[in-house]
Amino acid sequence: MSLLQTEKLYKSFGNLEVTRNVDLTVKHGERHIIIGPNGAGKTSFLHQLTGQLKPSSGRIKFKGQDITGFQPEAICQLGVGRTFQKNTLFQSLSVQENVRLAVQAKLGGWYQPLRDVASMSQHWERTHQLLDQVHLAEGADRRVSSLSYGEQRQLEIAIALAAEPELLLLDEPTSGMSPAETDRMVDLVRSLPDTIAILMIEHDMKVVFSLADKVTVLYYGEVLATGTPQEIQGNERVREVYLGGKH
Ligand SMILES: Nc1ncnc2c1ncn2[C@@H]1O[C@H](COP(=O)(O)OP(=O)(O)OP(=O)(O)O)[C@@H](O)[C@H]1O
Repeated sequence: MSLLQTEKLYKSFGNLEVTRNVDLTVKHGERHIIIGPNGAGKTSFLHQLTGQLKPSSGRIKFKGQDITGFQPEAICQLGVGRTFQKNTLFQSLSVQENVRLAVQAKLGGWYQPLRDVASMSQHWERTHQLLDQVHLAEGADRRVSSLSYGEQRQLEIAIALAAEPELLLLDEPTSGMSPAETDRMVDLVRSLPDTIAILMIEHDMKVVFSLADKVTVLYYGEVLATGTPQEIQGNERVREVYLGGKH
């Protein structure tokens, strides 16, 4: 059984069809990357998976369960994680405090005035594990506002991982990054355990071909092609409408 499966997913805004009968599957542990020209409907597709946008028709199944139309919180609890943009970080708190809050949201313990020492130390242990995973263990007491752009995006991933997702959705994790920051992000994504499947949108073809097991090309809301990076690179139609152009 696939981890995620969409069946004829369709979304329109008035006359504008942004997702046109998209069938897409993500297997357990797969690194699946969505590419396509600007306005192809990539972000809108992801927003339907997270529950931020309600599909007009079609189905979304996660671990065999129909989650179409579920609220974002419910989808997150079932194991679909995502990163938020950096303005959701608490800029005046430290790196570790930001992760700690996300860990607390997952493990509980918000309103216990006499929280026991064991659960406090469990929270810190998990916090430091996550910081290690995203290569931010050093300088964990720095304020978020002092981090570089690339580091803030690494931190967003730690926060998403705190919810212990089985599927992680990333919307252009390397956008706006310097080449060095991009390399660090690629290393980070590659180092995530294969208990976490990844579905991400990416424009940088170097990143796509170095990370993806599978690539889906969206074009005007439709799947133009799906396959291995090599298959996509060799697909004439894809080369014509996307790879052969400015990308
Ligand atoms: N809430 C909305 N209401 C109306 N139109 C929308 C809405 N959200 C997105 N669109 C339109 O849907 C189309 C697809 O947008 P979307 O952001 O999903 O594309 P994209 O492939 O992610 O593009 P990019 O690569 O530029 O981020 C665009 O024409 C966009 O203007």
